[in-house]
Amino acid sequence: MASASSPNPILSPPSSSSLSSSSSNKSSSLSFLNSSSSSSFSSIPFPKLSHSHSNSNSRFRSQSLLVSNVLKTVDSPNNSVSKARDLDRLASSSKPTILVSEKLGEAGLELLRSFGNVECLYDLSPEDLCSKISQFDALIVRSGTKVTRQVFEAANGRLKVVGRAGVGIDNVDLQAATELGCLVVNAPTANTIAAAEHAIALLASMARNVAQADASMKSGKWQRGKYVGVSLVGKTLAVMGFGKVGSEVARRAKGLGMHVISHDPYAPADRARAIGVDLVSFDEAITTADFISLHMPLTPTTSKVFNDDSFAKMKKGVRIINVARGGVIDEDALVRALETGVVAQTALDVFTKEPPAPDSKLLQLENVTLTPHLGASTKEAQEGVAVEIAEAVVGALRGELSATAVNAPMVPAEVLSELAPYVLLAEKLGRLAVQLVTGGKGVKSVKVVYGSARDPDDLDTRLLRAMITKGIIEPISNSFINLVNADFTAKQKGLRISEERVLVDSGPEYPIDSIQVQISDVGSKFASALLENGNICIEGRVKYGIPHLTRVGSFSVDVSLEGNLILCRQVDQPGMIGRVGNILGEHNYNVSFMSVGRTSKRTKAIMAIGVDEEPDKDTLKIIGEVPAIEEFVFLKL
Ligand SMILES: NC(=O)c1ccc[n+]([C@@H]2O[C@H](COP(=O)([O-])OP(=O)(O)OC[C@H]3O[C@@H](n4cnc5c(N)ncnc54)[C@H](O)[C@@H]3O)[C@@H](O)[C@H]2O)c1
Ligand SMILES: O=C(O)[C@H](O)COP(=O)(O)O
Repeated sequence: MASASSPNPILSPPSSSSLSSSSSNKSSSLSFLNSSSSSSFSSIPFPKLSHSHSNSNSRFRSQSLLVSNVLKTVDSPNNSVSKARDLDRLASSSKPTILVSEKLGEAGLELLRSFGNVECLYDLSPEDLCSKISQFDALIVRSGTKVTRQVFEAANGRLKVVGRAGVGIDNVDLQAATELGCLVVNAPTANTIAAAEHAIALLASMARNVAQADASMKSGKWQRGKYVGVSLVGKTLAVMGFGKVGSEVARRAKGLGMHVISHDPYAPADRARAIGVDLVSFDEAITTADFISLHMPLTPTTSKVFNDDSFAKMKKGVRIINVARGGVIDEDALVRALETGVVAQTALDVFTKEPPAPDSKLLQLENVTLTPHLGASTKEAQEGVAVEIAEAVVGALRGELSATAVNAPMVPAEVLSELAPYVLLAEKLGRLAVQLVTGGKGVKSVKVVYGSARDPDDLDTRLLRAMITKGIIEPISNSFINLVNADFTAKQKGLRISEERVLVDSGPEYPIDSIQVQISDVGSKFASALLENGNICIEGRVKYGIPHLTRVGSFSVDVSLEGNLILCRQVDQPGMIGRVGNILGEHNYNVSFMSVGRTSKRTKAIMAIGVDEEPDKDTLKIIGEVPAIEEFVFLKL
């Protein structure tokens, strides 16, 4: 019996793909797909600093349009500026104002100063930050500043962008930022090596008791017997989170002769294999490792994922390094595991509360090595991060797309309003298509075909492509995907999206007639969704403002995309709709719509059935046992 409640992960390796377009007799490629303006990650307009203030500021005033939650437009900067009441020395200038609340590298500050008025105010209390924030268009922080909902609210509509000079954005209330129309950008690459090197430094110094022996000698002792360490060579290191930092840690640990395994539900297996690392389950990683190094983000799913239960499964005497986020460990449970010897030693750079409370047990135990969140603190990383974030913030203030935006997209208002009805359709088609995929290969190649009467030059599909990407990737990752980061994320996941425009006679007043999503080189858990060329194919249209599914493989259907969907392929014969409808009704599931599509009479047909709730396994099993039903799949919308 087919079921699609958890779609397959995208397992393809990062590739240097640029989004390509293919053409057929009937279709013509969108011209912008081949131009340098918008078709691929490398062509996302990346902020370029202008040293002409008058130029940049007039662009700043005229171009920026922040869009919250993809569709909700917010005040233009002009309106926001006029609303800000507390205009001081900075705000009286026409230049954008930028508050830097933590130490930032000089090169980044210079870039910022070439564009706006920059104020560096370090160590602001939360209250001071709230009282000042409405005077600024941008705020740049590191991990020490909590950018809470109160801060966004106190900004009174003025704050347009928060730049996080680093990776982790767990100190920024993204939901509040998005709701209040404030873009958040980060600097995800410049401190990767610094963090990886710090993890290796902690790994080696912990294994050899460097910090403890140093403290002992400085207190006048010579304790050679007490500080006998353990060797790294031949030991198993589990890298939890095989992203940028994790993979660099793995690479370095291999160089130290360690056997490296990794757990990361979203990492491409071949990228891991390429550096000699096996991707394993969470349990296998923690039960077999001698050393465990943490490199996952802090999210609701990773919060306290290292707890009493997980420590109980670990090898007695395991050693743990955390350079990710304190919150992924239940610190009380860690103290218990250290005290009982389950965890022999730990080395921590990050803490649930920073700095930790003075009476924290972690500060007292000798088998704990501590550093005060120094992972990113090298001269090189800080200069790099400062430039990376300055470029992103300036670009955002100019209204340009940023590859490192983490919440809201920026799109021209006219494009947004015209495409709004198709945005939901695009996301749902992506979400449906990925649920039809089966097998271990993962999704690498997606083709989107837009039926449109428009000239390709008049069709801006970036938003739709982003929403299709979001639909495909978000169900299988914890990435937050939007217009700005969709191409970036797709590229990171090794997903190539090509686009095609097929000319249709629908009238140029409508930008889009239909959207078709095809996934190639994968198996399908619903064979009828496959075209002759082996691609999974679904197509949708907007009808009276509502997204509809209008094609599955080569079968025409017509169902509104609301609630959940059951697709059945059956022998075309009377009574099938009633039969399945009855089964659902008997089990108290409400059918919202049904549609049957067939290629020819009395052969094969597809039935699409909308249901409000997800039917339980037994009900689905009974449907699957109806003799005329040859295959079926349940899809969540
Ligand atoms: N201590 C420091 O100064 C410092 C410096 C840089 C980064 N960091 C932190 O390190 C972490 C990793 O940074 P990065 O740049 O490598 O980020 P990244 O996004 O490149 O990698 C994170 C990886 O974690 C994986 N992941 C997500 N959920 C997971 C789960 N439940 N189990 C296992 N893996 C999971 C993701 O798939 C991804 O591959 C972040 O929390 C970041 O804030 C700390
Ligand atoms: O997530 C990060 O980038 C690191 O934790 C670095 O934080 P920092 O900028 O406060 O050093």
